[in-house]
Amino acid sequence: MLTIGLLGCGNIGNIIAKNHVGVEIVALFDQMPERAEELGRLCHAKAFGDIEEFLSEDFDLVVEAASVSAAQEYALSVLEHGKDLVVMSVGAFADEYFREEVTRRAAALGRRIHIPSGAIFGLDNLKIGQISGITKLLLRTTKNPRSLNMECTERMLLFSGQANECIKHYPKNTNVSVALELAAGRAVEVELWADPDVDRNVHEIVIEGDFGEATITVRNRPSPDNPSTSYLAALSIITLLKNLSEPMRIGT
Ligand SMILES: NC(=O)C1=CN([C@@H]2O[C@H](COP(=O)(O)OP(=O)(O)OC[C@H]3O[C@@H](n4cnc5c(N)ncnc54)[C@H](O)[C@@H]3O)[C@@H](O)[C@H]2O)C=CC1
Ligand SMILES: O=C([O-])CC(=O)C(=O)O
Repeated sequence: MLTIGLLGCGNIGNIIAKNHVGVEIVALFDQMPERAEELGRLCHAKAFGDIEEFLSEDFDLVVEAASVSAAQEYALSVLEHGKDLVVMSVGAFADEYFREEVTRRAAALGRRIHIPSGAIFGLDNLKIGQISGITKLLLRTTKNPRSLNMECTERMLLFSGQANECIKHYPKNTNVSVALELAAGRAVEVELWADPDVDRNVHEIVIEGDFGEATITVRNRPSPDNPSTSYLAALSIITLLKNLSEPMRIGT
């Protein structure tokens, strides 16, 4: 069975630990050691307070569910320790230089980096953008101000521009924009809205290209323990882990 180490024992880390299928969690690390220890008691895995010791433990794959800055800080080290990597905080790869460096190291070391679909649907066929023209790619994200850690009394536009800028300002809320960018191989226009009248994390994706047109609207339930993060994101990573050891691959 695939063995994993969880880097980040917050909302997603806890959901993975309680619901994982087809993998064994053996090691845990969090910048707040008490979180790793608490989760360790729950899933009978070893909690580490030191990243070097965590990465030196014997397991196959690191699942990052921490933060964009954690993914940037630890990705190369994970690969150097001979482990594959699942990155939830995909906004880390908005930095092109960093993305290329990590990809180059992974190729040289024979390691793989997996990016889950996270809080959206549609990443699979959006990858056709790498071989065929996509003329428009827009993400319109709307969340309750609570999910954005702010207050407002009416719908307001917080950001309009490119994904690689948006993620710098909203690293806890717009990782999906960078996932879209990586899948399509082109820039994504992003609008981020706060709306006190919505109780979902809503992602509207508009795609136009040689294939035709598609519009996808995902109305996600926020996770109970972290309203910034949609519950779908945690389900997506659990599914990715389950699929890793299955012989048949479904979806592009
Ligand atoms: N790709 C996608 O579609 C989505 C990605 N995300 C991202 O997934 C990540 C995890 O989300 P949640 O579990 O809801 O967040 P959370 O805030 O509930 O948990 C994150 C945990 O990671 C720990 N952490 C943060 N920085 C760290 C560091 N440098 N070193 C060690 N531990 C660190 C925190 O102490 C916390 O326990 C976030 O970056 C979030 O933005 C969330 C939703 C969708
Ligand atoms: O969970 C969501 O709805 C999206 C999210 O926070 C992100 O992309 O960072």
